[in-house]
Amino acid sequence: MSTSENTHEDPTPPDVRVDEPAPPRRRIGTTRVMRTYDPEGDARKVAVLTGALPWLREFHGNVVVVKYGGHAMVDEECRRAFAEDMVFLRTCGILPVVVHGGGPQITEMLGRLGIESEFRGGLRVTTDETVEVVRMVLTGQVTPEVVGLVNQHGPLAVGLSGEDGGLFTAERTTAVVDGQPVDVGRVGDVVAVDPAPVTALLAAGKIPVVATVAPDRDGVVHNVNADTAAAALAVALGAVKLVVLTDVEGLYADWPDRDSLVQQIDAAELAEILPTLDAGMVPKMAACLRAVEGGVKRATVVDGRTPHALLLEMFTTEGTGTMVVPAHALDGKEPA
Ligand SMILES: Nc1ncnc2c1ncn2[C@@H]1O[C@H](COP(=O)(O)OP(=O)(O)O)[C@@H](O)[C@H]1O
Ligand SMILES: CC(=O)N[C@@H](CCC(=O)OP(=O)(O)O)C(=O)O
Repeated sequence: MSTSENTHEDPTPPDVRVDEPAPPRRRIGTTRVMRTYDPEGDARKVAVLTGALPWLREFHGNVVVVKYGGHAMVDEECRRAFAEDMVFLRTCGILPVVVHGGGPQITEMLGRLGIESEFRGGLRVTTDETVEVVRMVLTGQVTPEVVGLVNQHGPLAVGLSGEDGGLFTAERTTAVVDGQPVDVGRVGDVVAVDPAPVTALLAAGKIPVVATVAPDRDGVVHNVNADTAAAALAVALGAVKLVVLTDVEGLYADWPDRDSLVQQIDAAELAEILPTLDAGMVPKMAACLRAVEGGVKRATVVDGRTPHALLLEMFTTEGTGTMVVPAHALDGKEPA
């Protein structure tokens, strides 16, 4: 059917049909520009864009800390999507700060050196020898990789660690197993944050990318879990949101029952179930709790294996993953 025959029975303007040779229309140079007539698709796109508006308003000019877990870094497509998401946020006038992990990468390097990895309560048992490898892998391998990914889009990302400019001060900590404190060696908690090195980068329009080794008050370097460090930094920066990218859809109330994914949980309830959680989830959910109790409005655990899950989480009201909100603030995913 030609476009001219079509005019009486189909209200579609003839100049936007593509299933027939298109009549001459707009030209850029010598290239004919055509588009598909797809009102439903267009309406969906418009709904997505207008639906994002309250969230753009909510986040604009504010800091969002993104914890980029080592397990979320392994797939090439997801790595590219992560970098695009960071640049997307920055371009929207949001201030993303990346805190990266690297657990699997550290484990691999330790394995190559013939050192076995052991975790207790989600934290790596860290000897003096291990901490040197942790520092080397995080600052010498993972930070430059993450910086390089983002900088494929322009010179935006700058790497630094908890040792730089007094960013973090650590204090030796223990893991908690069955409610009991357990020694894990040179593992630290962040007890002080000087956000100045990060805020200076933000003021310069950069995306800080933070590795989480940190000195104690005597300058002795400690291995700090990246979830823990991300929470401490989010609080110190007055971040509006903490997003934790990992390798699972979110928190399962009854792990590993896949029907028990928690969409939203408040700080009071999370504090109650925290002691019952399994290894890897303990530092992660403790970090979300710490962030929210420290004034961050929302902390969300998101599946980093799904490309652009972060955008879906940040710019839709339904979101994705598990969101932790302050005590007694369920249904908190409404923009201010
Ligand atoms: N209740 C739970 N809900 C979801 N995941 C859980 C739970 N308990 C244990 N896990 C495990 O925790 C893992 C995430 O922790 P971890 O491997 O340390 O992630 P990351 O490297 O991103 O910090 C999940 O892949 C899952 O195997
Ligand atoms: C004390 C402790 O466990 N430190 C972590 C630091 C890296 C990290 O947290 O990486 P992910 O976020 O990828 O798990 C470790 O040594 O594996």
